[in-house]
Amino acid sequence: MKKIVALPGDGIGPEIMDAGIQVLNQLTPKYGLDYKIERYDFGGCAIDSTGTPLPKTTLKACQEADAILLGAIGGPKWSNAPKRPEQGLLELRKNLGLFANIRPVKISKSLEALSPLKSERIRGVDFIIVRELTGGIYFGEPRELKKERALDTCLYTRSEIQRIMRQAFNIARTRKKKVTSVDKANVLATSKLWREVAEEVAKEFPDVKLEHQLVDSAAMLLIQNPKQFDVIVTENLFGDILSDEASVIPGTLGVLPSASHSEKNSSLYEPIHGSAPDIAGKNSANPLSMIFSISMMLRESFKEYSAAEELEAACERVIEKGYTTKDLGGKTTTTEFVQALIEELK
Ligand SMILES: NC(=O)C1=CN([C@@H]2O[C@H](COP(=O)(O)OP(=O)(O)OC[C@H]3O[C@@H](n4cnc5c(N)ncnc54)[C@H](O)[C@@H]3O)[C@@H](O)[C@H]2O)C=CC1
Ligand SMILES: CC(C)CC(=O)C(=O)O
Ligand SMILES: [Mg+2]
Repeated sequence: MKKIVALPGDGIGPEIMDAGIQVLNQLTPKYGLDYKIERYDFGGCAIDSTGTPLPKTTLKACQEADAILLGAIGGPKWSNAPKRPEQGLLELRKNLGLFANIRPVKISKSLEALSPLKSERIRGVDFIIVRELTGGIYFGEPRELKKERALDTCLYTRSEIQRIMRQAFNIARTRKKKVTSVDKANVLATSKLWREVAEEVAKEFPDVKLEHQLVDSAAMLLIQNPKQFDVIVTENLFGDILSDEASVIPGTLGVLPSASHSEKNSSLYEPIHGSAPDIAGKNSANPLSMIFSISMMLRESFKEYSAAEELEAACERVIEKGYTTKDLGGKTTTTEFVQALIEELK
C-alpha cells in the first residue's frame, strides 16, 4: 500500500486539500490504486500545536512517504513568530533534497476562453518552469538583519547548477527540445556561473537547443509572447517570481500546480500559490491548483497515466459547463466545484 502524506497547512490550504482528497478518493477505486493518506501539521498550524513549523514527526512522515501533498502555509498570524511557517517550508525542501521544482503552465481550451489575455496570444501555451529549489538567496549564509543594515547571500555551486540543468534538458528531450536558461549574467556572479554551466551541460544534449534570456526581459516576454517557451530553467528566486507572473496567462494563481523532486526522497506536490489569507475560510478558493498537483502526483509518483488523464479531462468538462470559482470570473464555491467534479467522475 502506498503512503501519501498530506500537509494541509494554513489559510486556504486545508480547504483545497480536502477538495483534492475527495476528488482523489472518487477517482481512484476503478484504477485499483491502493493508498492511505495521513495528515500532519505543518506551517502555522504546527507552530500553534507544537511551537515549530516543521515538527520532527512531520519530517519523519515525509521521509517515509511515497508521495507528499502540500496545501499552503503562512499568514499574518505568524509573521512575528521566532520561526515563521515559510522557514519551515524551506527546511522541509532542504531536508528532503527537493532541488527540482517543476511548474507547468499549460492553457487548455476552457482556460483560454476565460483568460483576460487575448486568445491569439495564449492559444496553445505549454511551457514548464524548472525552478532550482534548494539553493540561491533563500538559503545562502551569512544572513543578517540589524537595525541599520541587512544582508542576504546568494550562493550557487557548479554541481547544484549541473543537476538542475540536466533535469531541464531531460524534460526538454521529451517535449519541443528547447531550453531557455534565465539569469542575470550581465550583473551577478552566480548568474555568470549559471550561464557557463548551462553551456557545458548543453553539450551533453546536442539534440536540445539552448538559449539564454536575462530575467528582466524574460519577465516581459513571458506575457508578450509566451508561446515561444518550452522549458525555462532558472534559479530559486527568479523561478519563484516568474512562475507567479505566468499565472497572468490563465488569469489566476488558482490553477497552477507543481511537483518537487529530489535525488533520494519521494516527491512533493503543491500549488504554486500561497495560503491566500484574503479569501481563507470563504469557501471561494479555486481547488484546481491542488487537483492538478494531484494529477502530477498520479503521473510522476504512481505512473497512473490514465487516471491523471481522466481527472484532467473531467476538470475541463466541468469548467466548460460553467463551474468556475471567483478568481476565474464565476460564482461557484470550492465545495460546489468539487461536487460537480465528483458527479463528472461518477
Ligand atoms: N508554498 C507555500 O505554502 C507558499 C506560501 N506563501 C505564503 O502565503 C501567504 C500569502 O501570500 P500572498 O503573497 O498573499 O500570495 P498568495 O499566493 O497566497 O495569494 C496571492 C493572490 O492570489 C489569490 N489566490 C491564491 N491562490 C488562490 C486560489 N487557489 N484560488 C483563488 N485565488 C487564489 C489570493 O487570494 C491572493 O489574492 C504568505 O504568508 C506567504 O509567505 C506564499 C507562496 C507559497
Ligand atoms: C516561502 C516561499 C519561498 C514559497 C514560495 O513563494 C514558493 O515556493 O512559490
Ligand atoms: Mg512563490
